[in-house]
Amino acid sequence: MRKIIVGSRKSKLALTQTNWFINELKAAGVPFEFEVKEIVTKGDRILDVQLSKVGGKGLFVKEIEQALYDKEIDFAVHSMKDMPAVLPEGLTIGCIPPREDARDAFISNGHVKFADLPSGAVVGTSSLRRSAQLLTARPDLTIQWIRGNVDTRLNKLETENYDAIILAAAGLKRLGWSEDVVTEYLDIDVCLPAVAQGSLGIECRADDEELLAQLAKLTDAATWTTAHAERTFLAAMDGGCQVPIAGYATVEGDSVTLTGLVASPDASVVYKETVTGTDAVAVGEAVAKKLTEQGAFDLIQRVKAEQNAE
Ligand SMILES: NCc1[nH]cc(CCC(=O)O)c1CC(=O)O
Repeated sequence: MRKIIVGSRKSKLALTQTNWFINELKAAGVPFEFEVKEIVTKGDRILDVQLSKVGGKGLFVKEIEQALYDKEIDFAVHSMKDMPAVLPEGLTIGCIPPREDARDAFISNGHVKFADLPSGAVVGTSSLRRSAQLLTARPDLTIQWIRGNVDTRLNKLETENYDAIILAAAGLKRLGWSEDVVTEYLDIDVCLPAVAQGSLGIECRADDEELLAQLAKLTDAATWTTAHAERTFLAAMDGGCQVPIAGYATVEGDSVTLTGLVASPDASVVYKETVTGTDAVAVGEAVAKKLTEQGAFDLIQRVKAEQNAE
């Protein structure tokens, strides 16, 4: 029986997601054995710098992709929102399992609701997307950068000077955190999620047909569609986590509806559009085109140039 080596970051969330997916494969009766190989990425090593300043999305995947090329591993389970919009030559997403909750979770000291935070309250997030949208709803808030894995951030809420923090609901749910840690789930209209937030992407070599045939069994059609609509939008806008950009799609019958958002970091400018259609890629491109016509693409290039000059 072929032994499949599965690459994973060492974080608790990465290992939980990896082991969850391996168990799904086993439950589906795939004829492989599995071994997990832990890989430390640049994103895991540099923890004291704002994410958008150390290179963005590629940070958590580069070493893993090298291990795929070198055949040290056969596949890796990524949080799809950490994956760059365009994959390098020779690698592919072999499976997209069902999406977890895509929303952002709001966690505050004393369980004060987002709308009830006192003026000037300090909210911890390292995401420009979250910060821009929180400031749109509540211009009076103070955003303070926070980094570290899920446990570290929850600890910092208690030990440091934050009134609240925002984390992806999906990470908390996959880690099995009790629902009562969460004060409330932010409405999609208040905080549009990151592209593919809550979705997993299984990355493998594009020529590994034996593995691809097995992985395909676990793809969820609706999640495949929403991920492709959202990632097409992200790629067309040339976005990453250096700019506030969000995209969230839903599927109903044969149609897919995608909302895309681009904002300036201070939230003084916000572009947001929704398109419905039957083809995921066409819908992703249509939202990008609408926003580009309004000036969103130019805004992204400007913000990136400023970030890189700092
Ligand atoms: N940016 C890191 C990251 N990548 C994926 C998740 C959560 C799981 C997911 O969105 O699928 C998180 C943590 C967070 O944003 O709170």
